[in-house]
Parts: sequence; structure tokens; C-alpha cells
Amino acid sequence: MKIGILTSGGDCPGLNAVIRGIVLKGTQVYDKEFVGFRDGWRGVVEGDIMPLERKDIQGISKQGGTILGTSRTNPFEGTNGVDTVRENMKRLGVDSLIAIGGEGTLAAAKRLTDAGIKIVGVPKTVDNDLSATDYTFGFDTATQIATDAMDRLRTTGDSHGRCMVAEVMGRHVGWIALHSGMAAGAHAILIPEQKTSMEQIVEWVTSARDRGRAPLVVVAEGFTLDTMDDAHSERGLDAFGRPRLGGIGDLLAPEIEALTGLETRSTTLGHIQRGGTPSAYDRVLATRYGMAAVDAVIHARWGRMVSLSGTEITNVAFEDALGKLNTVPQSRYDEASILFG
Ligand SMILES: Nc1ncnc2c1ncn2[C@@H]1O[C@H](COP(=O)(O)OP(=O)(O)OP(=O)(O)O)[C@@H](O)[C@H]1O
Ligand SMILES: O=P(O)(O)OC[C@H]1O[C@](O)(CO)[C@@H](O)[C@@H]1O
Ligand SMILES: [Mg+2]
Repeated sequence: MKIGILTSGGDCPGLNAVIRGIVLKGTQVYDKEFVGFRDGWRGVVEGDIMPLERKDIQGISKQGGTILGTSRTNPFEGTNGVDTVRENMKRLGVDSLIAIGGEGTLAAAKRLTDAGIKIVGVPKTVDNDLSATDYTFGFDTATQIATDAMDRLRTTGDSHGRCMVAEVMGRHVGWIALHSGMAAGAHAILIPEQKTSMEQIVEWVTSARDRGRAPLVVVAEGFTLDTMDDAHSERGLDAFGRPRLGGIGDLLAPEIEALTGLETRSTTLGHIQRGGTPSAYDRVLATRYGMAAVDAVIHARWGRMVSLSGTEITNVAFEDALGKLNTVPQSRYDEASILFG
């Protein structure tokens, strides 16, 4: 019987390194066979597979994206999800699945596991919003890309004496904003966990300006002002019916300019943060996750996700990873806020 691999949810750098780690250890150490399901749960529901032999994964750990493709397909929508998945797996000679994804993918994996499908999870997401693991792969690379972009925004901001607003990803949590903002020396970091007033933002911006600095404001896409009920969304719904975020930076910039008199520009980094080659850290973490996921399959650790604890790779039950999001703790925000203004 074969082991099936899928990548689901938003892509991120390091997915291919996980796939390579799984297939290399699985073929060389355990003599197992693998297939890849195309485009996340879509491939599982539609029985769309591609071969995954050793030759198929050569040299891919440095490649961004995922050779399997990904989607936000809901395996339970419009079909009798569990029966369809079970029948497809049986027909294709696939005994178990390794699902590489974020909290949404793993929530679907948990529902399938509860119904008897054999699944092991691997935590992926640039947002770093999964609990029960110290880090998800993809976060380090995204943070580095955002930091590089902010370094560039600062030189042009300095030249023109402008306030620069940099919008980064982070639907529910502000990890990318916090880390890239700290690394780039931002004068304000705005995250979903901390509603903030326009008055406070203006105070930070003017304080930096009055010291002769060109202020840098970093904002996560999921941030809300204290006057807003929901995160800013003007781009419709995603495949799972959730609002697509993005645009809060464009909303804030003219308000900052109007209230401070300081010329202000906004840049949304968007999917640039998810593209390109993974950092060395993410390649190593992803490869170790992949190899540990095969171990978990061999030891029948169904319904569990490999996770990073300190420097060790261990594994945790899906419910421990999914119970709550890995939000930025108040203490981390308070620590960073000493640097604002
Ligand atoms: N609670 C759930 N039950 C069943 N399926 C779900 C659930 N949550 C999400 N899914 C399915 O899994 C897909 C992937 O989830 P989602 O879009 O949240 O990405 P993710 O795996 O969290 O990764 P990322 O956040 O990095 O993009 C969703 O589009 C949806 O079809
Ligand atoms: O690629 P899409 O579907 O536009 O999704 C964007 C979302 O995916 C993420 O990159 C990862 O969950 C979020 O930060 C962002 O809100
Ligand atoms: Mg997610």
C-alpha cells in the first residue's frame, strides 16, 4: 500500500522540502511507496494523483511553492466527504495520508481522522498561527522577505522624509508584523491581537518625525482600529467563504497624512511574502518535519501532527494544535512597544 501526500491552504516556502524529506526517508529507510494528491483536498476528493518516486523529488528542497499544487478546497463540501475520500484511497491503493497544511487543513484532517481515515499532519503556514508547535515552516522566510522590503522602504522614506506604511500578512495573528517590524526598527507595529486608536498611531508617527526620522508603520492585514468591528476586507470571500483581507495599509496611510501633515505612502507586500526560495532555517525545519512525518506513519500515530519543541521534533494530537490559535502574547507586544515612537 502507498502513502499519499497533499499540500493544502496557502502555499509557502518549504513545502517541497517536506515532500522531499518524506519521500527520501520513506523510500530509503522504510522501503515505502508514495503518491502525491494534486491541489490539496481537491486531489483527494477527485482521486487526482501524480507519481512521487525518488527521481521526482530530486533537488526540490530549495524550490518555492509546491510541486503538488495547493487549493482551499473543502473536502466536505457538496460530497459525502468521508466516503468519497475512503473510496478513492482504496481504489488508488493508498493506505494513509500525510496532510501538510495550516489550521484549516488540519481541522479537515481531524474530521477525516475521527471518521477512521489514517492521517498524519505537518504544520505549515507563513502566519505561524498554529498552536502546539514552536514554529511552522514558511514563517522564517516570510519574515525575512518582509524585513528586506522594509529596509528598502526605509531608504526611500528617508530620502523623501515620508511616513511609510508596510502591510504584511497575518489574518488572525501578528507574528510576521511583530518580527519583521522589530527587525526593521519600525516606529509602530499594528497587529490583530491589539486594537489601537488612530490617536495612538499619530502619536508614534509624530514622535518619530519630531526626532528627524522617516516613520515606518508596520501593519498586519488582520489589524483593526479601535473603531472597527472587523478586519478590513474589500476583496470578496475565499473558497471557504471567509473574507479575503488586505488593504488596511491603504486605509491608514491617508488618515495618517491628514492627521500629521506628513506625506505618507502605503505598500502591501502581499503574496511576495509567500514566494521564492525558502530560508536555510525553513529548509531544515521542513525536511526534519517530513522525515518525522514518515516515522509517525510507520508507528501508526494517526490524528497527530509533527511539531517543533525547542530544537526537538515531536508530535502532538490534532486537537492540541487546533484548540486555539498561536497568538502574539501580550508580553511580546509590550516588549516590542517600548521601541515604538
Ligand atoms: N473546520 C474545517 N473543517 C473542514 N474543512 C476545513 C475547516 N477549516 C478549513 N477547512 C478546509 O481546509 C482548507 C484549507 O484551510 P485554510 O484555507 O484555512 O488554510 P490553512 O490550511 O489554514 O493554511 P494557511 O492558513 O497557511 O493558508 C479550507 O479552504 C477548507 O476547505
Ligand atoms: O492566497 P490567498 O488565498 O489570497 O490567501 C491569503 C491568506 O493566506 C495567508 O497567507 C496564510 O493563511 C494569510 O496570511 C492570508 O490572509
Ligand atoms: Mg490558516
